[in-house]
Amino acid sequence: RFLSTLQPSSPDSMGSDYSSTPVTRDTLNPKVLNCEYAVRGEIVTLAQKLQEEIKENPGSHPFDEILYCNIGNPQSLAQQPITFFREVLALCDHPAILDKSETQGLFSADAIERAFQILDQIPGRATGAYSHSQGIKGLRDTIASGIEARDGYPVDPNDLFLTDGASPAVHMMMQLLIRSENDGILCPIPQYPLYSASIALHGGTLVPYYLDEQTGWGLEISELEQQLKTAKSKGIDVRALVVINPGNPTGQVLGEANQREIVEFCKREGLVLLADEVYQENVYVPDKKFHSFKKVSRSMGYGEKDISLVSFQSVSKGFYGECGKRGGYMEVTGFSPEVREQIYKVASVNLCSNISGQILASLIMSPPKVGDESYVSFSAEKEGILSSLARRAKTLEDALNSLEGVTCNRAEGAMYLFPRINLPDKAIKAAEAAKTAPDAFYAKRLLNATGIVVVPGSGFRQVPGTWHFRCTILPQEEKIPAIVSRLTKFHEKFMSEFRG
Ligand SMILES: Cc1ncc(COP(=O)(O)O)c(CN[C@@H]2CONC2=O)c1O
Repeated sequence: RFLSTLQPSSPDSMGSDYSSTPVTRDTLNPKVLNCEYAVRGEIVTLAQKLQEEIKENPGSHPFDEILYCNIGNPQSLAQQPITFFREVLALCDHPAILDKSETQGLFSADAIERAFQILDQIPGRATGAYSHSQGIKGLRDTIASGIEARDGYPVDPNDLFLTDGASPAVHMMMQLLIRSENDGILCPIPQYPLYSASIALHGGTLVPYYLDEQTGWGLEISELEQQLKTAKSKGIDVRALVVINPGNPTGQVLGEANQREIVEFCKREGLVLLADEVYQENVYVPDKKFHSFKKVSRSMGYGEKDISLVSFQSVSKGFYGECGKRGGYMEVTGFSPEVREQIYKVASVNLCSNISGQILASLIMSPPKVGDESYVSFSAEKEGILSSLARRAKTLEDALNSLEGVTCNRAEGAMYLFPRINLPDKAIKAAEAAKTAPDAFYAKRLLNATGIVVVPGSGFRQVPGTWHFRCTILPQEEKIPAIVSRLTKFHEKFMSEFRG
């Protein structure tokens, strides 16, 4: 609203000496105070403090480095970027070298050709210019072709919104769907806390549905139906269902039949399906395969008029791990033109996403093909990273399952293990005395003893009375044995201290 439309509130507001409210924690937006994001929470802050102490005073702790297993940030742990992607980015950002003869010797021919192609799609051939608010049209055409090649169903480039990673796309959808705390969003528990944080920031209500740890984090339709019924009985207008597939923190990959049930459920209940598919390239087990919800819904004969579906993708995961480049998109389908206009308006307020991220999003969805000069080296890099991730997942999963009182479902996909720890009562009581959740108590003790940083399960929510932690599978392969031995030694010591 505008000040000019407001009437003076009271006689003494004319020139009185009232002052603005001082900015304190208590006078901040309560929606911000209600928001939490555990992936970079208290344990990480402590880890950064310890890191400073080790640097200033070597030998001050029983470890010589901090091993960050709290965040899915591969390149911070020495994973190398994909050569072809970086060649194209470099050439697009400095087109002056494209015509130089030396460039031919330094860059692959297909990277040079791709850079020319991309620059021709950018108005002014300048990666420093604002683009269309949904992203450069030519790049959206490329991404659309990539999705079509993946799924076998048509994609309209105008359904694509290129964003600075999947996070802002999720925030945008929450901003559009949540009118008040009476609006609910069905979210998996355990969940990636972007969702609980975004729902809190936008003043909505998180409606939980519990994944079943006993069945490998299965998503039961009966649980969805029960939670929807309960929410409605409390007057909550449930608007959307979030599915993270492959799952974070749980690592499960949904079966196609289960996905069909989920699509039916959303269609029947009139829910927007928010499909978070940022780990679509991260599947490690031979008996599971990634199917997009777009493909599943279209294979059921459901189109624009049958279901509202928003699919999220990111350049931060997969084998590329380009978290810092901030690239991604959402494919928005099944909304009326009037709704689409509002989505566009919200996107336009931020003008556009960064161009490097847009270029990267087009590269991950349309990488080198058979016959391209870079295809062999690209494929070798890709397979090298994915097969190493699969080995690390298995090694850590086996190590965790060998610990007393620990059970850990296999990481079928994504980048995490989410073991359950059955803590002795004495440990639970010690945590209560320390005024901290039992799994946070364990994670803090682990950090202080070994330098290993994990995120307590309470940061992802979990079945009440169960305790977990999330550990990434990202430390470089040669560091995994040290992590296993440090963790095992710590766990044995912890359990003997607190065993009944
Ligand atoms: C399921 C899921 N969706 C979206 C995002 C956001 O990705 P962008 O980088 O594209 O915004 C993440 C990031 N994963 C966080 C970051 O690292 N560890 C995590 O759990 C994620 O795990």
